[in-house]
Amino acid sequence: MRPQKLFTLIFVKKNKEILLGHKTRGLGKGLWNGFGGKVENETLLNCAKRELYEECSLLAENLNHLGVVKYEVVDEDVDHIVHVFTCTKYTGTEQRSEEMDPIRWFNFKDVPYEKMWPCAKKWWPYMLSDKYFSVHCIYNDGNIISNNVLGHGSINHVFSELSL
Ligand SMILES: Nc1[nH]c(=O)nc2c1ncn2[C@H]1C[C@H](O)[C@@H](COP(=O)(O)OP(=O)(O)OP(=O)(O)O)O1
Repeated sequence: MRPQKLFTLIFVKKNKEILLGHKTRGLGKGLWNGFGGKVENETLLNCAKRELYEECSLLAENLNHLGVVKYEVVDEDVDHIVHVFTCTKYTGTEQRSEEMDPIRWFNFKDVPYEKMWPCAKKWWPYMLSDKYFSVHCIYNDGNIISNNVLGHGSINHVFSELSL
């Protein structure tokens, strides 16, 4: 198996709106995305909670593990495995951070796909409608050369599909 780097990515939802942040640095700089980051010496859930709090000051009270996106870049030897969660219960008031500035709520109908990672458009419909999914996306020079998105009946099917 190729070496893998683990990430979490969290989407907060409220009344058909989704909270996104404009990334100020690092991977995805200048794009709108959910909150998240690298898994350190911790569980996936703890990473998701920590990153959500660090990046927008919300404390998750529920986290639903909906899917996994596997990103492979031609000529790079490490794959990115991004575990996607949604959160519908939380405490606190959302606030911008050094890494996510500004942050704002978008109606599901007004998601700014043209200012997001190119493959988001393919799997967001699953995430927005709370369906389990797996994605294997291969990039070359910033362009998608293969993007396989599948819907599943449970999170276990997601893991077996991506051989995780
Ligand atoms: N190709 C990709 N498409 C996508 O939609 N999200 C991606 C992605 N590759 C990584 N991500 C997500 C995972 C994670 O939520 C975020 C990247 O996290 P970062 O690299 O910013 O991690 P950290 O917040 O740990 O970084 P630092 O705090 O700068 O060390 O983008």
